[in-house]
Amino acid sequence: MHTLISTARLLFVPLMILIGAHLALPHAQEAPEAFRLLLHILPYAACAIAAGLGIMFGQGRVVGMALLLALAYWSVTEVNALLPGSRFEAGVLFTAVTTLVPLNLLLFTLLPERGVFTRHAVLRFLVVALQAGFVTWVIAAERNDVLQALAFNTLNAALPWLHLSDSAVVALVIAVGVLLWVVHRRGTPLEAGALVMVGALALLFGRAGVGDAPEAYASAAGLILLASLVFNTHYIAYRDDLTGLPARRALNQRLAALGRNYAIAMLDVDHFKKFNDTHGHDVGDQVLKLVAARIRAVGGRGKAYRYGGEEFTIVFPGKTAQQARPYLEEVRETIADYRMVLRGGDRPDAKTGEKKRGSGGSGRKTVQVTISIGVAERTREIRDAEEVIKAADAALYRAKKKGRNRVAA
Ligand SMILES: Nc1nc2c(ncn2[C@@H]2O[C@H](COP(=O)(O)OP(=O)(O)OP(=O)(O)O)[C@@H](O)[C@H]2O)c(=O)[nH]1
Repeated sequence: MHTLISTARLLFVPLMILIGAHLALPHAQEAPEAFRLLLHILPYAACAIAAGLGIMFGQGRVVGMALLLALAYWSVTEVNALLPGSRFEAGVLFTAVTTLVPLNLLLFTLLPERGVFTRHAVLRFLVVALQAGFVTWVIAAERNDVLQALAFNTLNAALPWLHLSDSAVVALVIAVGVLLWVVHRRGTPLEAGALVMVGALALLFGRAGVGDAPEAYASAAGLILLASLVFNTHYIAYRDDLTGLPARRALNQRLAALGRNYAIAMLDVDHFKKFNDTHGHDVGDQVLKLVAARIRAVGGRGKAYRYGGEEFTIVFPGKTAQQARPYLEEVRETIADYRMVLRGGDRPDAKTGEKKRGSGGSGRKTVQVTISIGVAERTREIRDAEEVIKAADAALYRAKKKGRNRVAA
C-alpha cells in the first residue's frame, strides 16, 4: 500500500500537465495561427515520440497507449470528415471510440510488460485492430441493429451537458476506478500517468466539438504519456524488481549526495545458501521479498536499498552508528521473530524437482530466517562513502563470526 504522499508525488507532474492545458485553453483563441496549427499536430507528435521511445526501450505498453491515444484523437477530430452528412453513423463511431479507448488503455496499463515485437505484444495490438475492424464493419455494413444497441443512451437525457453515451461513461468510470485502486496499491509511474490520461480523455471526449478543446486535452494526454515513459524508465532502472526496494544504482546516487554525518548499515541474510538449497530458489526469492519489506520499514529516517543478492544497505543521514543501532536491532528482532507464511508451500524444489510441504500444511508453509548487520559511520579517518561501506562490511563480517543474528559496529 502506498502512502498518500507517495501517491500524490506520482500524480503531481501528470496532473500539472492536465491542469496547465485546462487553464491555457481559454487563451488558445488569442494565440497566433501558427501556434494553433502546431497544437493540432502536437498530440500526434507526442504519440509518435512516445511510440518511438517505447519501441527503443522495449516498452510495448507505452506503444499501445500511444496508438490508442492517436486513434482517439484522430477519430474525435476527423469524425465529421470521415462520415460526411451521416450524423447517426458519426455518433456510433464516437460512441465506439469513447467506450473502447478507455477500456483498452486500462488493459494495456494492467497487463504485464511483454516488449514490442513479441508474440504476446503483437496479440494485444491485434485485439485492438480487431475492435477497430469490427466498428468499421458495423458502420460500413449499416448493421442498424448493432448501431442501435451501441447508441443506447439514457444518461444524456438527464445530463445533457455530458455529451457522452452510457457506455462511454461506464467505461471511463471503470477505468478511473480501477486505476485509482491500482495506483494506491502498487503505485508505478505508468499507472499513475494512465489514470490522469483517462481524465484527459474524458475531457477530450466530453468537449469534442468545443473550439480547441480536443487539441488541448489530447496534447496534454500525449505529454502525460511522454512524462510517464520517462518516469517509468527511471523507475525500472533504479528499482530492484524482486523486492521493490531502490537498487544499487539509486544507492550510488544517494551516497554521492550525502552530507558530513551519516551511518551506513550492511545487512545480510544468514545461511541463505543453505536456505536456498533446502527450500528451493523460489522460496528464497519470496523470503527476500518479505525480509526486504521489514527492512524498508526501518525507523530513524533510515533508507533501505538492495545492495545485491541477499545483501541490503540502510543509509541513516545525520546519525552516528551508535544512534542508528537501536533501529537496526529492531529490524533484526522483527525479522528473527517473524514466521513467514509462503505462497504455495508445495512448490517443487528448484534443484531436485521434489515437492516440499512445510509445517503450515494445505499448501501453506512457514519459515524463519535471521539477519546479521554491520554498521559504520563517517569519521575524520573514513571520509568516503565507499570507505564507510567497507567498514560496515567488516563489521558485518564480525557479526557473522560472533554467531550471526546480531548487530556489530
Ligand atoms: N533465491 C535467491 N537467492 C539468492 C539471490 N541472490 C543471491 N542468492 C543466494 O544467496 C546465497 C548467498 O550465500 P553466501 O554468500 O555463500 O552466504 P550465506 O549462505 O548467506 O551464509 P552467511 O552469509 O555466511 O550467513 C547464494 O546461495 C546465492 O545463490 C536471489 O535473488 N534469490
